[in-house]
Amino acid sequence: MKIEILSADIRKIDRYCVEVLGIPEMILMESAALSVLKNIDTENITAITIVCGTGNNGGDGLALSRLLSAEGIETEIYIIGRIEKMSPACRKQYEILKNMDMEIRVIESPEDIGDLEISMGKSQMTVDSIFGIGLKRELNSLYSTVLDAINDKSGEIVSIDVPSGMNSDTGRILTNCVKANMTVSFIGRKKGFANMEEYTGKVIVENIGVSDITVKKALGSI
Ligand SMILES: NC(=O)C1=CN([C@@H]2O[C@H](COP(=O)(O)OP(=O)(O)OC[C@H]3O[C@@H](n4cnc5c(N)ncnc54)[C@H](OP(=O)(O)O)[C@@H]3O)[C@@H](O)[C@H]2O)[C@H](O)CC1
Ligand SMILES: [K+]
Repeated sequence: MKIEILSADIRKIDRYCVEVLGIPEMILMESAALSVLKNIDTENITAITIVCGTGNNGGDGLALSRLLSAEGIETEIYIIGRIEKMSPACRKQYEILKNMDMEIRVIESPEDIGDLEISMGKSQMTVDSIFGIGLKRELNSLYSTVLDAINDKSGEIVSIDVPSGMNSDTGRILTNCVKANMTVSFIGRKKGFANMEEYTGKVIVENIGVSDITVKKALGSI
C-alpha cells in the first residue's frame, strides 16, 4: 500500500482477514516473520539477538527466531515482561520454541539486563520486536532501560513493524525509542513515521500476503 496507515485501520484489516477471509492469525504472523527474514542478509550474519515483548509484535519476533535458527544463525532470544501477560498468538510461538528446546531468557527487572547486553554486543544484529502498533502510555523503567541498552550495545538494529517506543499513529516518542537502521512494517507505512527517520531508519513495507483489494474491502472503500 502506498498510503499512510493508522493503527485502527490495521486492526480493521486484521479482523477482516481473520473473521471474513478465514486466514488464521498464526498464518498472518508467519507471513510477517517471513517478510522480515527476507530483508535480513542471512548469508553474511552469524548471530542475532531478538528482543521480544509479550504482544503480537513479540510473537512476530519469536516466529522469526525459529526461522533464523533454521537458517543456521545463532539466535539469542529474550522476552521483556511477564510470560503470563502474553497474547494468545505470542504464547503459541513461545510454546513452539519451548517444544524445540530453544533457550529463551525472560527479563522482568531492569537490574537483569546484563546477559542481554552481552548478547547484543556479541551479535551483528539486534531485532527489536518489543512493541508494534499496540504501544500505549509512557514506558516504565524496565522497558526504557532495555530500549536504551538496545541503542547502546547493538550492531545493526532491525525493528519489526514499528521502532519500539514510538506511537505509530502520531510519531510521538513515549519516554524513549529504538533507533533502528531498518524498520520492516506491515501492510502500509504507518502515519507516525513521517519525519522520524532518526528512529525508523529505512522503512520497508511488506504486504504479508494481504492484497490492496483486501485492504480496500476491509476499510470499506470499495
Ligand atoms: N495485520 C498486521 O499488520 C499484523 C500485525 N502483527 C503484529 O502484531 C502487532 C500488534 O500486536 P498487539 O498485540 O496488538 O500489540 P503490540 O505487540 O504492539 O503491544 C501490545 C503489548 O504491549 C503492552 N504495552 C503497551 N504499551 C505498554 C507500555 N507502555 N508498557 C508496557 N507494556 C505495554 C500491552 O500491554 P497492556 O498492559 O497495555 O495490555 C500488550 O501486552 C503489530 O505491530 C505487528 O507486529 C501480526 O503478527 C500479523 C498481522
Ligand atoms: K518493534
